[in-house]
Amino acid sequence: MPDWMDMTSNHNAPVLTDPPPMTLTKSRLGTHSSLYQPHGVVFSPTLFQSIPWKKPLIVNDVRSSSWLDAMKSSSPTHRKKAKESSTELASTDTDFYHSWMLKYPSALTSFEQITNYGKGKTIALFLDYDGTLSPIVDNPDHAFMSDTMRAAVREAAKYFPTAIISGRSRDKVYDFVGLTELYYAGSHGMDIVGPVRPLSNDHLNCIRSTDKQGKEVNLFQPASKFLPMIEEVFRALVESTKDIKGANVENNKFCVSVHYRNVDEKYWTTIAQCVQKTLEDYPHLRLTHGRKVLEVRPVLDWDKGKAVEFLLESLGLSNCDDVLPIYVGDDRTDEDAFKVLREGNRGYGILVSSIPKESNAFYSLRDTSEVLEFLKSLVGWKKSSSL
Ligand SMILES: O=P(O)(O)OC[C@H]1O[C@H](O[C@H]2O[C@H](CO)[C@@H](O)[C@H](O)[C@H]2O)[C@H](O)[C@@H](O)[C@@H]1O
Repeated sequence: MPDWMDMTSNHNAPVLTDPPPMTLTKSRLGTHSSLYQPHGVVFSPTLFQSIPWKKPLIVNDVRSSSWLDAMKSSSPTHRKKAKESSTELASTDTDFYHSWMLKYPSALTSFEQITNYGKGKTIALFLDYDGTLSPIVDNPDHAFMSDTMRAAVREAAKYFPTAIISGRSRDKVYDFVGLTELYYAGSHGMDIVGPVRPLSNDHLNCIRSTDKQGKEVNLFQPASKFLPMIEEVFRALVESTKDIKGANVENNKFCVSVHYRNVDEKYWTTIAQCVQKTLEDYPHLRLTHGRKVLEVRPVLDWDKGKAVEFLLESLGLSNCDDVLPIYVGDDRTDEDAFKVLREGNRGYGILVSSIPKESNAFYSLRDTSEVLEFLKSLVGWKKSSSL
């Protein structure tokens, strides 16, 4: 059993925990050679995470079971095969899910509790895209959301300030969602368009701009200096993975996704090695795991949690007792947002998952169809309570 499978959690249910993010660095920030720092790049000391010292990674690291376990952890094929071979296992899975739900109750069955707490408050909605609004599919370019979901999000945005926070580039996620009435944060929150409003001095990278409709907006791109580096590493990753059948490298503007969903499992170590080898030349970039994807992003103290805080401030909703932020997401990167809401006792994270996993969320929803139901219920509640 992989070491991230924690048998000691509440209710004796096995729960998947995420492996720690991989940090691909050779030396402490500031001590390594300027070889890696592109011309003109001045890294903001407040945003730039201090890179923990680590001994140089060797290629063998990716063969360690934790890498492969992490890569396998979101593998539906494994679960499906196991279920096919044992109906007993399938029913045990269901039991585990139900005991897990004692810790992360369904946001649908707990709906009254949520809305009771939301009474008299402004509910701010934050929605992840892949796996939350659109089902996970093999081809990332075909992750379309249904018209019904789009209509539900549009309706929700009429009653609640609503933002999409995605790992995809902002343009790409906007093309999928196609709703002008929302706010968008792409590249895991490193590319945010919010309403025009004076912000605290922490956000020096925030500039006035215009959106596609010509409306004046605040544009916040804390990783803008990394753009040339990300483009370079994108090209390098395309090249280094080109012979791996099924590998797909996606440019998400301030981060890069290396997909292995369509790669034969026997080559997963190879793809991990390729990525690791390429990143050895980029100590200012780090690697995290998503759903059958390795994500390369700047070593920057910025994530979806920070993006939620930024958007709340932009919307004039931070530090208010009468605001209830709700964040719905399915992936590891969404945990940063769940954590911000949980730790600040500020709102609710809702994890979308059909398998038990450890999370900072308060509630759960099983899949995108339950997300749809939740959004519709929220709108129905708001309409009836304002009659
Ligand atoms: O933050 P998100 O909006 O959830 O974006 C996270 C990544 O989502 C996409 O990849 C995932 O969905 C694909 C389509 O269903 C699937 O093929 C892939 O295996 C998943 O990892 C997107 O393509 C990535 O760029 C995002 O980082």
